[in-house]
Amino acid sequence: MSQTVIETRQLTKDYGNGRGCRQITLSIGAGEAFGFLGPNGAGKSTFVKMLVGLIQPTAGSGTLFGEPIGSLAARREIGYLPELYRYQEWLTGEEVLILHAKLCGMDRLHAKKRIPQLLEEVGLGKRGYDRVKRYSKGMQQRLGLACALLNDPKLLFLDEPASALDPVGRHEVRLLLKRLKEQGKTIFLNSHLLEDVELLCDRVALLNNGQILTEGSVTEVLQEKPRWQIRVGGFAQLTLNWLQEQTGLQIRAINLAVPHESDSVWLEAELEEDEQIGWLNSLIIEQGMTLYEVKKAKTPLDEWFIQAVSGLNHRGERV
Ligand SMILES: Nc1ncnc2c1ncn2[C@@H]1O[C@H](COP(=O)(O)OP(=O)(O)OP(=O)(O)O)[C@@H](O)[C@H]1O
Repeated sequence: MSQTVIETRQLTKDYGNGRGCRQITLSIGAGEAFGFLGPNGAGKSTFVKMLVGLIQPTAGSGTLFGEPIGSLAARREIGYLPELYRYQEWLTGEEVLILHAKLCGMDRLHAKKRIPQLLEEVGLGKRGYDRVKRYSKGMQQRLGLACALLNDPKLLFLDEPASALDPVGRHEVRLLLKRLKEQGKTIFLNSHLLEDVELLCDRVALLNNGQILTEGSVTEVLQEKPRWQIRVGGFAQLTLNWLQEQTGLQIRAINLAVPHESDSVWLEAELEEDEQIGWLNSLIIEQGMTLYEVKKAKTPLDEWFIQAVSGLNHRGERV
């Protein structure tokens, strides 16, 4: 069992009129990427602000790495990209990072080495030496990411990290987050970009009107069987029928692009569990088809999100 990094019990913030978030109990392990989803005003930022110690809970409790939220020990290992960031526009990106390095007590020589690396990593590069007032929103967001990563935190809170980015920028940030996850960092992601959540996160929770409506792995939450796509050569309908009979699985040919001048075909199989894919592939090969590519199909989290929040008003309240 991995170390528990975030633990909350009945964590509540009441701004009055029922606004804020109520009785949130969550446990997130080391190395996990957790997606927090919800309509505008559902309470996502409020929850994160309590965890990083920016606001005091009204009730309940929480720990980060076993230390009470808000304490210096809990804050030491975290990086935070707020949703509404504003950096000193008269400074350069590099100077903003130097300021943040000083604020977190980082050694000057270490900061000097780390900052240019970070500017590259978040895709600012040489623009990191321009003044912030010349930055687009997307560049400011990249600078915010660099600030969040400055102290090489074990736990990252990212509130809508790609909201100001264009599709290329989003793709780059996605790759960066994937790399951070591979390095073993724990990531708590607030996002409206369901695709990002789906690609990165192990588990998701949907927040509605300040409360968790549902929580689990993306597959569990969608209550959907894992679907796999397999590109094969030497396809024959008879073989497909045989495979269906033998395995009892739903397998069908689908219309996905194949390489130019290839006579291959994509099949899609609905499995009971991911572990069956090796068995299915071995049967396909045994039947004389050539196996070219195998990939897991995307889960339609977007559809789930729309369904889950339909019938809610903009604050996530039932209408
Ligand atoms: N400082 C505050 N004082 C009073 N009410 C607040 C305060 N901050 C947030 N709220 C209210 O609490 C609710 C939750 O806000 P919060 O910003 O946490 O939602 P969110 O899910 O992050 O929304 P969004 O996706 O729009 O950022 C909203 O109704 C908001 O108006």
